[in-house]
Amino acid sequence: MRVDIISIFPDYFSPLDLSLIGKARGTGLLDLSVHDLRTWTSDVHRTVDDSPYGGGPGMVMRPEPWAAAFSAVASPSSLLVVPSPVGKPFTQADAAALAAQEHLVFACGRYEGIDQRVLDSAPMPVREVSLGDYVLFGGEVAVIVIMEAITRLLPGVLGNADSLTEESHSDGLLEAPVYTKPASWDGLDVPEVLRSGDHGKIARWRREQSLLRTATRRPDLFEAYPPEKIGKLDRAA
Ligand SMILES: CC(C)N1CCN(Cc2ccc(Cn3ccc4ccc(-c5n[nH]c(N)c5C#N)cc43)cc2)CC1
Repeated sequence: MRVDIISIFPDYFSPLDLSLIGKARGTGLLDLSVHDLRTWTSDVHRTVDDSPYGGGPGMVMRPEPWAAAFSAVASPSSLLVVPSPVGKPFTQADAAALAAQEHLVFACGRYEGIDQRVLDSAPMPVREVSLGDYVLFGGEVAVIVIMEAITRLLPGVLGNADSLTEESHSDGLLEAPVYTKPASWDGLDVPEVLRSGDHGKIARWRREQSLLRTATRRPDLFEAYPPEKIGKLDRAA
């Protein structure tokens, strides 16, 4: 997968040199480039913003540098992803869809946002996404989060692909609690069933915990979960 990130704060992305994303870049699973938007400015002050038409607080990002940046990085298989407070809520399903793309271009806005004509005239399909109902300073942190969610799904990045099948949001439910040694700690014991060695019993316990957690913490997910899947898997497990 090829990814180009465009930002006025390219140093924000040094975390993407670390851990499993850094390893994916090193092994060629992920071809990631970060670009400074000011590369595509033409004035001595390298201006990227100006005051908003119609008045209002703050500044808006000018269209010219973005258009020049897109021309430099876009290809026929590119998809433009723009984090925004008014974007579609980003979900695990969106992460899976983006992980299947050949080339992603991320536009990191700042100030009060990017001139709308940049999105309207982009030379590639556009996906405006939001991380959640709170307001950030810009798109950079959102891109780091989205890049983690995508990279985990790339074949070969996670040593144990099984991790992806039972984790939260992969099957529409929150995952069950996890435990490790010691068996007793701080006066608390690991649930006996997890130490029983009975894999059918363990699967049923985890399923029940997953349903209970989802029903109590995320009623929205629980309501959307197909009732027939609850009954069938309980019997199967
Ligand atoms: C009512 C109310 C929902 N409105 C909100 C937006 N307010 C204006 C306003 C204020 C600040 C910024 C800063 N900013 C610049 C580019 C940019 C990209 C993403 C995000 C961002 N924020 N939150 C997310 N989940 C995001 C994502 N993904 C924020 C960004 C941009 C825009 C106006 C009030």
